[in-house]
Amino acid sequence: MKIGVIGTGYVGLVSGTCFSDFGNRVICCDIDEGKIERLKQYDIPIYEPGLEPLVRKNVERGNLSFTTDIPQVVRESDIIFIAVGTPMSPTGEADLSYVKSAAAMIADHLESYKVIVVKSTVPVGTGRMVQRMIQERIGNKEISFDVVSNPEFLREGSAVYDCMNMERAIIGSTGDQAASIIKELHAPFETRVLVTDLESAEMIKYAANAFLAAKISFINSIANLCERFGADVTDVSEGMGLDSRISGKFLQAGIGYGGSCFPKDTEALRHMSRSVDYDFSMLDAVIDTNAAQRMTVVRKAQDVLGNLSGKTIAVLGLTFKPNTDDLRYAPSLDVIPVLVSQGAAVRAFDPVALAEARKILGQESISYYDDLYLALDGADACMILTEWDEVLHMDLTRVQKLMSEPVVIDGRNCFPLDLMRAKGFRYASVGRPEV
Ligand SMILES: NC(=O)c1ccc[n+]([C@@H]2O[C@H](COP(=O)([O-])OP(=O)(O)OC[C@H]3O[C@@H](n4cnc5c(N)ncnc54)[C@H](O)[C@@H]3O)[C@@H](O)[C@H]2O)c1
Ligand SMILES: O=c1ccn([C@@H]2O[C@H](COP(=O)(O)OP(=O)(O)O[C@H]3O[C@H](CO)[C@@H](O)[C@H](O)[C@H]3O)[C@@H](O)[C@H]2O)c(=O)[nH]1
Repeated sequence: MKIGVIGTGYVGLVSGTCFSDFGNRVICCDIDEGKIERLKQYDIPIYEPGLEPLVRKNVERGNLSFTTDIPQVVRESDIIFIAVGTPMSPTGEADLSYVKSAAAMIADHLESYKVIVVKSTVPVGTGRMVQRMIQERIGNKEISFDVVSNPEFLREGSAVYDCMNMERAIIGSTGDQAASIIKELHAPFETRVLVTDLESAEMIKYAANAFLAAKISFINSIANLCERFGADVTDVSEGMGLDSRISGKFLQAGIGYGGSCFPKDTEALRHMSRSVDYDFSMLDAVIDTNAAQRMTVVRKAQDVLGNLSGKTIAVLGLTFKPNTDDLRYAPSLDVIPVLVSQGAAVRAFDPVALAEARKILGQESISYYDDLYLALDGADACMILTEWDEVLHMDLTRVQKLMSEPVVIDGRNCFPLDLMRAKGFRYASVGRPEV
């Protein structure tokens, strides 16, 4: 099959590359010329393990190419993926302007039958809107097309693995012909396929993300209770997870979820609910719990250090999770300004996101380190926000000696309590007794 991909962010680039690896001819396009130039040089604009060799392999095989020529992509493809961003607007609603402009570009260059696949996460009703928009724009021209919703479920940091080993493909369609074309396209992935109507497919994506976010907010609330009752949330999660109906996945307590998806998708779902006068109070609680959870590390630092003014705090990890350079809605972007506003000097360590973090957070009272030990040298406290391998495997004996005060506030529960006790740290983690 010939696939055109509009948008080369995580979803467009990773899914386009994976589909090319199964023998399809894929052309990825973007309005960002700089991004396309970099991709042509195998300079991958995102940090994503395993992606560069897969891109290189498929470009060299002639299965994958990059262009800014969107009309060419529309003309030469049988299937067109819309994989543009749907960022959060100031009201919480998903901003559909990129989806609309992609749909307009497709309509303006449509010459023969195409299946238009919306891979972006879009509010329920968007597929129908895209269909109407394109139909209106092509007017009386005798060209047929179908719109399919095929939401993407990959995670950043394991995106290539998730795409190649997808657990399911959701295909929401208005017609049998388009559904079977997209079903056939997924055959090499040997995955479960669920065919639904357009609206249900769009809802599945939001429901899945909101449910996972709810698991996180739930376990974080249990963690807060564990702290008050002297229980250990890591044991509680494990015990809960032994029930296969619950499953232990997404029950890791910490400083709450961040990233380019959960915060924006829970807000968008809340906006959708309000638009139909439905009071989704459970979702409100998920979102509010997450916002409050971010600040628990600041409170713990105050409990241990007292006034933060004049204290030097080494913050380890800036990205919203390890193995990505994505800072979108990362807890660090909320926590660090609060530490600074309380008079602390922050030393920020991250293995991949320093340049971007510097642009967002600035330099006032913040210095940036790509060496974790330099950041910790002479610090009054260490605050862990991302469980990077560098953090999980740091030499604790060395760290204990380097720090001015051996205080670790751990927002990700990286270390066993016994180990931290034995190494001589004062250790405050999430939902576990203090050491
Ligand atoms: N990031 C993820 O892990 C992930 C996972 C699943 C689903 N999603 C969803 O997929 C969508 C894309 O997410 P992302 O993180 O890949 O987005 P992104 O913002 O990182 O990238 C989108 C790309 O689309 C390009 N673009 C915008 N308008 C265009 C147009 N008219 N023509 C060509 N290119 C255009 C932009 O220049 C940008 O490079 C979103 O709806 C998101 O919610 C993201
Ligand atoms: O037990 C857990 C699991 C995750 N998180 C946090 O939750 C956030 C999101 O993590 P993850 O889901 O691994 O990353 P994303 O790349 O944001 O992927 C989510 O969002 C994507 C975009 O919609 C979906 O495609 C994926 O299926 C969905 O997992 C991160 O801040 C994690 O630290 C926790 O706090 N506890």
